[in-house]
Amino acid sequence: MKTNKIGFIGGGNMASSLISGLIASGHVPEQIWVSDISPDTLTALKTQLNVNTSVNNDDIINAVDVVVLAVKPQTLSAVAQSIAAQVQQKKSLVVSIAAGINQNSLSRWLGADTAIVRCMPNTPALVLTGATALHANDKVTGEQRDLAENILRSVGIALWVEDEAELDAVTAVSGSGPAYYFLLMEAMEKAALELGLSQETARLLVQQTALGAAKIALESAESPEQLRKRVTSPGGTTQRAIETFEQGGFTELVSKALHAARDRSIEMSKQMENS
Ligand SMILES: NC(=O)C1=CN([C@@H]2O[C@H](COP(=O)(O)OP(=O)(O)OC[C@H]3O[C@@H](n4cnc5c(N)ncnc54)[C@H](O)[C@@H]3O)[C@@H](O)[C@H]2O)C=CC1
Ligand SMILES: O=C(O)[C@@H]1CCC=N1
Repeated sequence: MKTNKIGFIGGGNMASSLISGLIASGHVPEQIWVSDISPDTLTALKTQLNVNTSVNNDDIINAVDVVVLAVKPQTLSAVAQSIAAQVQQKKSLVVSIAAGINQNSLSRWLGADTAIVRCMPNTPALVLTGATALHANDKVTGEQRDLAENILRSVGIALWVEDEAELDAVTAVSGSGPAYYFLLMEAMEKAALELGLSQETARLLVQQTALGAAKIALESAESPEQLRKRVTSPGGTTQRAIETFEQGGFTELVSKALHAARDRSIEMSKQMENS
């Protein structure tokens, strides 16, 4: 059983993924607190996960060892400034999961002495296969680093980056990344229907193929390129499909998309820093 008291401000998609993962990995619901402005969201979390809930953010800070900020980036400035006095008084560790909100802005809103870990998780935390990168400011102690890492590691892998700027790239790769795979799954499912498969068959084949490809990539010592070549018989069906992808500019398009996501993360950080 894990005993750190963890509070979430904002109980939406990402918080509920993290909380479900924490509970599945042995955190007891009694040690988890969530606040949200939506009573319906809190009722659903209470009913489904049996965690403590409150509409009052200050209640959460009083109750816990670590406060996870899980509201939308656009809402974070107001929320952070409204809890700053309490966080400073309690000397709470604050973990922000917001995309595109940098340490400068967080420190400005929460107080220059506040220990802040900024991180970028992803929604597969829900099924304990999350990927998170973390960055600590210089107020975070070794013990607090371990605490933040333990929370995120209980729902998947957790890596530290020393250069905060890397979090913009992490956001583009693994933060947003699940959506890219879902987009490919959507497109493959649609094409499978066009090719005459039933909805049920198409979905199952696409899901199992994604799982199989991810598992083999993780378990094999070979690179994705080598694994791709193993599927691609010369002159066969895969080669025809891969050539079609490449003729359509697939690799360049993926690069362009990830650069756009990275640039958006930087743009959001700058907008918030100047606000
Ligand atoms: N969805 C994702 O895949 C990922 C999201 N993130 C970050 O996680 C954060 C949350 O994103 P989502 O969970 O997707 O958003 P969401 O909209 O599902 O959840 C945000 C929650 O905050 C609540 N809220 C709004 N104002 C509040 C306030 N003043 N006090 C307390 N609660 C308040 C809302 O009612 C909502 O339930 C964002 O900052 C996002 O950048 C990070 C990694 C991945
Ligand atoms: O789309 C977003 O801005 C957030 C951050 C990473 C995933 N979702």
